[in-house]
Amino acid sequence: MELKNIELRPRIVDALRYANFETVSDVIYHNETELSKILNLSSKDIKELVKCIAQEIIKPCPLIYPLTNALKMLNSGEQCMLTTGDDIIDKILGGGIMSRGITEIVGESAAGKTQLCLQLCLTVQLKKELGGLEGGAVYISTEGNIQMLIKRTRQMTHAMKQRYDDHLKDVDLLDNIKYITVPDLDTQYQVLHLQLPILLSRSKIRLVIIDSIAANFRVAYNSSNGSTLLQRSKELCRLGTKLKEISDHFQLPIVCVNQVSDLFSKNDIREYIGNKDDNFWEYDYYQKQFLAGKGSKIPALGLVWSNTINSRIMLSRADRTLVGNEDNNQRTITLMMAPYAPRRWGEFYIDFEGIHGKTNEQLYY
Ligand SMILES: Nc1ncnc2c1ncn2[C@@H]1O[C@H](COP(=O)(O)OP(=O)(O)OP(=O)(O)O)[C@@H](O)[C@H]1O
Repeated sequence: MELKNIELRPRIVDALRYANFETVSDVIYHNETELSKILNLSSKDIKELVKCIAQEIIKPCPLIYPLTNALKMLNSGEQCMLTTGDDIIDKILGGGIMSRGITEIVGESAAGKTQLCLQLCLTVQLKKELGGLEGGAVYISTEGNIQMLIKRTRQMTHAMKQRYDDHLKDVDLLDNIKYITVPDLDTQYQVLHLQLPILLSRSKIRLVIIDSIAANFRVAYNSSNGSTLLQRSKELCRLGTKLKEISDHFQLPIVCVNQVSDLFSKNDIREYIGNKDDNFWEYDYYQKQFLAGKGSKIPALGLVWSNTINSRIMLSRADRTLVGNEDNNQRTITLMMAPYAPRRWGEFYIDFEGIHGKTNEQLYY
C-alpha cells in the first residue's frame, strides 16, 4: 500500500518524502527509534504515523469478522449466545450457539439436525433475558419439504408457549419464521446475494438457517460433470465469505446444516484432515472414533469448508442395527470445535416438544 493513500499530517508527509519512503513496507520494517532517526520526527509524530498505518492495514476483513465481532460485542455488552431452549444442551454447547458467525450442525440422516434448527427458530424469538435474540428466523431449505417443516414447528410451538407462557403470549411464533426453498446452486446464490440481504434489512430477523449447505454443492460439483475440486473450493470460500459478511453486517448467527461422508479407511482421515501435525486434535478425534468402530463418518465438503466455519456441532444416533438398540432414541451431541469452549459431548433425545439433553456435559479426552 502506498503511503500517499493514507491521511497524515503535512509535516509527517514531508518527512516521509524526504526519506524516500513510498510504501507502508518502508515504514513497518523499522522500529520506532529507527524511524525517529531516519525521519527526524518527534516520538509523538512517529506514534501517530504508526497508528494511522495500523488503522489502514487492520481494516475488518471477512475472515477475521468473528474476532472483530467478539471485541465489538465485549465492548457493547451484547448477548453472546442464543439458547437452544434446553439447559443441559446449552451447557454442553457452552451456553448455546454463538450469536454471530457461522455455526455448523453436522450429522448423519435422522440425527436431529433439522429438529435442533427448528428449535432455534423458536428460541431466537425469546427475550434477551431468556437467552433469545428478540427476532424472527429465515429457514433456507434445499429440500423443498416446507410443509413438513411447518408441521413440525407447529408441534414444538405448543411446548414453547407452555414453557414461556407469560413472555410469548402475544407472539405469533410461526409467523416470525420465513421459509425459502433453494433447489439448486444458482437459486441459492440469488437468494444469498439478493433476496436475503433485502429481507434482513426490512424485517427483524435475528437468525438464518441453511439446511443443508452441502446438498447443492454435491450436485453441482462432482467429478462426473467435469468440475474440479479447485472450482468447488473457490466457490465454497466465496460462500463462506458472503455468509460471514451477512452475519457481521446484520449482526446475527448463521447456522448451516451439513451432511457426513463415510470413512472407509484411516487414509480417508488423512485426506480429509490433511497434515496430522497441523490439525492434531481433529486427526486424533476421528482416528479414535474410527478405531473404536463408532465414528466412521466425517463432515462433508472437506477441509476448505471446515476452515470457513466458526464452530461445529456434531449430532449422532445410536446404531439401530445392533441388538438391543432397535427402538433406541439415544443420540449424542458433541461440540466439536468452538472458539469459546473445549470439545465436549452429552446424550440427548427427541420427543414431541423438541430436543432435550439427557446427561450433563462430559469433556472429550
Ligand atoms: N414428534 C416427534 N417425536 C419424537 N421424535 C421425533 C419427532 N419428530 C421427529 N422425531 C425424530 O427426529 C428424527 C428426524 O430428525 P431430523 O429431521 O432432524 O433429522 P436430520 O438430522 O435433519 O436428518 P436428514 O439429514 O435426513 O434431514 C426422526 O427420525 C425421529 O426420530
